[in-house]
Amino acid sequence: MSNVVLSSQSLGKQYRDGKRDVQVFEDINFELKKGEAVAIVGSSGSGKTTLLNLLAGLDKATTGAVEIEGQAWDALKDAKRSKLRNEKLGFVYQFHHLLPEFSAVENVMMPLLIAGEKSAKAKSIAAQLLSDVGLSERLDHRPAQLSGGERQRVAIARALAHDPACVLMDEPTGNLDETTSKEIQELIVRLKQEKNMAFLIVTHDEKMLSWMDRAYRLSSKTLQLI
Ligand SMILES: Nc1ncnc2c1ncn2[C@@H]1O[C@H](COP(=O)(O)OP(=O)(O)OP(=O)(O)O)[C@@H](O)[C@H]1O
Repeated sequence: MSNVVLSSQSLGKQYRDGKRDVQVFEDINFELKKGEAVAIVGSSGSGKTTLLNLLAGLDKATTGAVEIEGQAWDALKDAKRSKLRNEKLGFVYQFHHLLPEFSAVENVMMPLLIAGEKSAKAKSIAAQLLSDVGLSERLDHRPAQLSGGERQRVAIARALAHDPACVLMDEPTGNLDETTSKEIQELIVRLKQEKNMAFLIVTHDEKMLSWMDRAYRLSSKTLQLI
């Protein structure tokens, strides 16, 4: 079986902006393998979010295709695409969309309960993950009772709960201090090694680039290895 989790072939995206077509990028060939952590950097507006959305099958490419574990997003019907995305991918966004009326541990349990896991098992997985991100003392706090960095760590734990093949992260350490960023780094490195999980991380954090397997810059409509 191939080790490739995500790949794109000649991927291009154009937006229609009024009467004008805006080409965000063209001909992007990309591969992410099991156990790899790869960074994407690029200036504001270079297309990083657009690229993440295409790779996650959340948006349609203008040209080319994206495959997840060898399966083209385009070839799937909506329901199958959602199912595959829920099973295989985890997401961490800048705005983490935690459910405000639920506690930290309940937020992390949610994807597991939706996937049919029993409540006690889901709770024990969620509590372990929250402890891994340094939040063992915050299990019963609601998002409003947590700092920005703590909320971000809950979002990271939630993205990992269902054991995804690949985690897509948009500025995951954006509002974390150095100690917490280091903890997140150690967690990612451990999950790469122990579970062969793959990570694709959009970041401005130079420190992150130093321990990633590869880094690319999205610039002049192409993806360049740096
Ligand atoms: N739905 C849309 N319709 C038209 N143009 C769009 C649309 N979404 C994004 N764009 C344009 O495509 C380009 C890439 O946007 P994108 O959000 O992917 O950039 P980014 O690198 O993620 O930026 P940032 O770092 O500021 O979040 C920008 O010029 C943006 O204005």
